[in-house]
Amino acid sequence: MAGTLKNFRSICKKIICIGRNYSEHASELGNTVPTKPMIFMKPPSAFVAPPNEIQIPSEWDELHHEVELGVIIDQQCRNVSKEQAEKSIGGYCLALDMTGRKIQDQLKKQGHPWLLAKGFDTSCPCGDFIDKNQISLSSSVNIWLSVNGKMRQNGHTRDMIFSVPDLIAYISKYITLEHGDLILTGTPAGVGAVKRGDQIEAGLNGDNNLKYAMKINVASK
Ligand SMILES: CC(=O)CC(=O)C(=O)O
Ligand SMILES: [Mg+2]
Repeated sequence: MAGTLKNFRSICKKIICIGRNYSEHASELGNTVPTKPMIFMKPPSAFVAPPNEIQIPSEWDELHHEVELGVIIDQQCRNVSKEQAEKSIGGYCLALDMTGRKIQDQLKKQGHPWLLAKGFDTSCPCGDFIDKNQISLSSSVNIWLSVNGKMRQNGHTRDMIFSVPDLIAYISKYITLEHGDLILTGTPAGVGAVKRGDQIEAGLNGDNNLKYAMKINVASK
């Protein structure tokens, strides 16, 4: 079963995203720090992987970048404890939660869902599958992102408000998680704009000398 997770992008049924899971990021956007995980979704049509490019929808002028640790589910789970949650993890990936921030702000003011701002095509660039044995949940993973060679985000998963097992246990109370589903665990501080033609580089450094990096361009038209 685990082998097929290498193709998680083609088998994934749900991309579940966590918002405001790093207090510094919640504060930089003027949001309160949540007392329970804040959840939204992207459709699987949001996936993109290099050498394909991120497309800014034609009537928008920019997007915000958010680098995140992605968690890929192996075993189906429903209403699991934190201990069982750990067993349901099949692997990880480097993920970007590309966001139409201006449209998100308008939607928030109207009390409408964020789907357009977060779920447009190419809003979820992802790197390759990383086996679960390469990241220990007791360690902290460094996630970083630069735009045109300038570092914008450089955070550590130890600063997450809700840990990966907390998130899986919480989500699975309400939504059955299935083989291939992806959870984006929230972004650290430093989010900012990218424009057409920008070059994004992002990476993940873990224990056991794990180093993963990915370059992805924002389409120039
Ligand atoms: C305010 C947001 O867009 C929430 C989000 O996606 C996050 O990672 O935090
Ligand atoms: Mg995010």
